[in-house]
Amino acid sequence: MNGEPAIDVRGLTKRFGRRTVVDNVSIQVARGEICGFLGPNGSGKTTTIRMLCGLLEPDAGEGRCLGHDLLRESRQIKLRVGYMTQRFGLYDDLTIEENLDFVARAYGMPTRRQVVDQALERLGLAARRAQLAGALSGGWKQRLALAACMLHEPDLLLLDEPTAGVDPKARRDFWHQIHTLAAQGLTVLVSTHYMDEAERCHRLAYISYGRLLATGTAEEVIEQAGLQTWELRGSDLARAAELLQQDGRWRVVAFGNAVHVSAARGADLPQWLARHAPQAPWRAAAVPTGLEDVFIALTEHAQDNFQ
Ligand SMILES: Nc1ncnc2c1ncn2[C@@H]1O[C@H](COP(=O)(O)OP(=O)(O)OP(=O)(O)O)[C@@H](O)[C@H]1O
Repeated sequence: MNGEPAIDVRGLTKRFGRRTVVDNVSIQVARGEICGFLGPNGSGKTTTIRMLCGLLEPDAGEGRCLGHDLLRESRQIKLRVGYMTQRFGLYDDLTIEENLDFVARAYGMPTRRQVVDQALERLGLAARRAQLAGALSGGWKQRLALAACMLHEPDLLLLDEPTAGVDPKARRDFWHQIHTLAAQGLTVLVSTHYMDEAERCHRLAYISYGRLLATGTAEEVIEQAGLQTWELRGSDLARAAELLQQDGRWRVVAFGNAVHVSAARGADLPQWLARHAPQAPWRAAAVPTGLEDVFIALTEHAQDNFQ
């Protein structure tokens, strides 16, 4: 497939009944790139991922995945893709080894024993091979699931919220592994709700209500949003948030002991406060706009349009 992107799809659309849950989505991901797929619950990430790996047929759209036609060559795509589903997709009542062996059988691997042994060694689970998968902690289950979807050495990994419910250390180890794999040429599309994980991706795609609202590097996504942000400090910030939300231009997000207030470039928060709350004990300082500020603004805006 040479210089061709690993994922190159246009106009992907999926309807369930009368609802369009993925609406005209186009995504390109280069080989070796880690693309973060973000968006609120129910925005269409899993449905898009399932169309990309040939598990779900799109109602409209076209393109190629790993050089194969998305509509006509879904079998070839499935063989070269590793898909880690949102919930632990392995069997709790099989041992670690049996789970890996089951996956190796499903791919019809001739060197099954060897592949499973190597995976157990790599995972550091060789001594615990006979332990039931259901007895593993969340972090170890996630490692096992990743090892299982890497057994057949895929060229593209589709990871659906792989680190949900996993502690920070396990998440950091996981991302280290993902970057190592990407450096070896593996392409990764990973859905996540964590902003720190979004920042670890080479590129981002943000979807809301089935529509792709932003794509690019984190810096590009922030720049395209055209927002400016202030950090507001002082007492009684709940009242500040309430007051600001009455005026549709401000997006307000609590950040520890401060609130972040974002608006389209050109708005002037200190001026607005001087006019609407001259006696209030709040100090506004301009801060760089972060990804979370952008995604909240994008989602609220999409919701306005939807309603
Ligand atoms: N098989 C199905 N039949 C009907 N509706 C479905 C089906 N699968 C998904 N949906 C709906 O499509 C919408 C998008 O779901 P999807 O799982 O793709 O979202 P998501 O972005 O992955 O959400 P989350 O972040 O919560 O995992 C949701 O409203 C969901 O209820």
